[in-house]
Amino acid sequence: MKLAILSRNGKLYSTRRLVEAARAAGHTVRVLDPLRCYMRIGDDGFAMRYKGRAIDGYGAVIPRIGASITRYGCAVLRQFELMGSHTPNPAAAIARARDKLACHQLLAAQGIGLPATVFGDNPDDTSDLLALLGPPPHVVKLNEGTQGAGVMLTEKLSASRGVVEALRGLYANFLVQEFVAEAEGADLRCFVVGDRVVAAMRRQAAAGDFRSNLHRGGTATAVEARADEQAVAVRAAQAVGLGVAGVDLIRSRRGPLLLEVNASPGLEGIEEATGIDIARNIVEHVVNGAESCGSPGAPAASRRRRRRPPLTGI
Ligand SMILES: Nc1ncnc2c1ncn2[C@@H]1O[C@H](COP(=O)(O)OP(=O)(O)OP(=O)(O)O)[C@@H](O)[C@H]1O
Ligand SMILES: [Mg+2]
Ligand SMILES: [Mg+2]
Repeated sequence: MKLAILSRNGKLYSTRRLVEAARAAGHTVRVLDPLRCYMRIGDDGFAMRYKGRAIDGYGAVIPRIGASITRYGCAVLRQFELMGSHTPNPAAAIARARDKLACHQLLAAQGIGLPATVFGDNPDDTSDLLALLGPPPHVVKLNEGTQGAGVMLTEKLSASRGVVEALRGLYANFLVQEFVAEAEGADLRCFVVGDRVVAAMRRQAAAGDFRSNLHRGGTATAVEARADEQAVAVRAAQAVGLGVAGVDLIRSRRGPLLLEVNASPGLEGIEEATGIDIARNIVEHVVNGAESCGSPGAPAASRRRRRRPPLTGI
């Protein structure tokens, strides 16, 4: 099958691993920089081009769209979808995952456990908003932060109020959460592919930090996620609409609590920690998905069963 990996940089570990896994399975694969894909859309049809040449016939697309290019990257991915390519992570699901608040609203409504979370707009409501959350410590998060940047611990109410005021002054979107102290600076990254957790690692924050992100100096150890944790991770990824997701959970006295669902989870830390070939799992999942929906580039028999993607939502 002809596969595309949407990634800004073919040298990145995750991109390289996906290319290797696709080639090892006998597929043709190309890394396309989403910012070099451009398109013509009209009621007479679509055309997408890359560096002057037509983009055509990709059976599946594996998106690796960074947070800084979510909007354009998702527009390109949506176009692939409309042209019939299969993707494990549709553009709408990636956009949803990038909005922590939207995800929390959606997942809480499905009964998935998460740290109590508040958000509000007007400064006149701040005291009551924080009272709704309960006493500090609190965790204040930028709505669209990644790699632990923009996640702050406030130990006193005056600090929570000060940080909230400062973020409002910067027109930043944020949310405030209860601090789950018993996690002791650890979280659990569950790597979901399809309907299972293919690998999991426990990340422990560096001394003096509460954020366990590897980019913030955290360390990773391979673990087997418990059955209840695996079930929450898979349900969360499916609720957001992602076939490939890095689901972060925190272990609390009241069970696993969901921190976030990442749409482009890195492979390096978790493949290193667990020794599991996650790239191969992803490629297999994507190719199976493309074959069962009969996208272009899939075998002819399955192409006959092709379901046309809806033309609404451009
Ligand atoms: N409510 C909380 N209570 C305790 N610790 C927390 C809480 N929220 C976040 N943390 C810690 O901070 C880390 C970063 O938080 P979160 O995953 O929400 O942010 P992020 O910047 O999106 O990270 P990522 O790089 O995984 O996308 C978590 O992995 C966890 O260790
Ligand atoms: Mg994140
Ligand atoms: Mg996280």
